[in-house]
Amino acid sequence: MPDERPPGRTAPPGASGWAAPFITGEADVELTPHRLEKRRLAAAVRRIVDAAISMDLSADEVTSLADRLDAMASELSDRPAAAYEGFAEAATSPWADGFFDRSPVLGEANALAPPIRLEFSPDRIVGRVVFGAAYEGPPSCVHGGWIAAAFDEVLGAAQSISGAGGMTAYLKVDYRAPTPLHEELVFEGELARREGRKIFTTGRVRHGDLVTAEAEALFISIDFSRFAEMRRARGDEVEGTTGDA
Ligand SMILES: CCCCCCCCCC(=O)SCCNC(=O)CCNC(=O)[C@H](O)C(C)(C)COP(=O)(O)OP(=O)(O)OC[C@H]1O[C@@H](n2cnc3c(N)ncnc32)[C@H](O)[C@@H]1OP(=O)(O)O
Repeated sequence: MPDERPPGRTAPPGASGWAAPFITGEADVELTPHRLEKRRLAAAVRRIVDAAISMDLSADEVTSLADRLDAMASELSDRPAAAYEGFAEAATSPWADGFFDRSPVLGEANALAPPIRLEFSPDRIVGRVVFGAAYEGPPSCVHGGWIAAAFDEVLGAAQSISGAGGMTAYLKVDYRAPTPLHEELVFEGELARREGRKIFTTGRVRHGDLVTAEAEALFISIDFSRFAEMRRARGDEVEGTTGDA
C-alpha cells in the first residue's frame, strides 16, 4: 500500500493520515467505446430481465425467446474470463475514487445492479435509484433484501468519510413503510461517529417526503493490505496508486 495520497485529492474534514481511504466520487476512468458498450449490454440484459418477468408473452413467444437467449448464454459461457477491472463496491475502494462498473448495486456494466447512482459530498452520500419489476417483494414494493443491499452500499460509501474504510460488521434496517417500485427513491448515508476501528453510520431512504426505511451499520476499519491480498488472490496485479486493476 503506498503511503502517499495521490496528487489532486483532498481529505474531508476530520480525516487524518493516509492509511485512510475516503471516497469522493467515481474515478476519472476513460469511458472507452468498449466500456460504454459493456454498459449498453448490461442495460439491454436488464430490460430482458424486466420483460421476462413482467410482459404478457404467449407460450410460443416464451419458448422462442428462451431458445434464442439460451443459445446466446451458451455462446457467452464458452468465452474466457475478462481481466478484472474496478471495484465491486464503494467500501473497498482504497483511494478517493473508484471505478464501480461491476458492482452488483452501483454497476452500470452489471445487469444485476438497478443501478443506484451515488452522489458524494464531504459529509453525506446520496444514492438515487428506481427499482424495476425484477426487485419486487411485497406487491408493487421493493424486496427488503434489496433495500438492505442498497443501504450496505450507501453506508459503505458514507463510512469512508471517517477516513478509515472497513468491512461491514452489522447492518440493521427498520422498514417503516412499503417502498414502492417504479418510483425514484433517495437513499442518504452519513457518518455518525468513529470510535477507534469502529465506524458507525446511519441512513434512510425516502420516497418523496416519506421515509420508508432507516438503517444503522457498523464498519470495522481494517488494514487495507488485506484487500490487496484478496485482490492478489483473485489474480489482480495490485500496484500503482489507485488500486484499480
Ligand atoms: C477487493 C476485495 C473485496 C473484498 C470484500 C470487501 C467487503 C467490504 C464491505 C463489506 O464488508 S460487505 C461484506 C459483509 N461483511 C463481511 O464480510 C465482514 C466479515 N467479518 C469480518 O471480516 C470481521 O469480522 C471484521 C473485519 C468485521 C472484524 O474482524 P477483526 O478481526 O478485524 O476485528 P475484531 O473481531 O477484533 O473486532 C474489532 C472490534 O469490533 C467489534 N465488533 C466486531 N464485529 C462486531 C459486530 N458484528 N457487532 C459489534 N461489534 C463488533 C469487536 O467487538 C471489537 O471491539 P473492541 O475493540 O471494543 O473489543
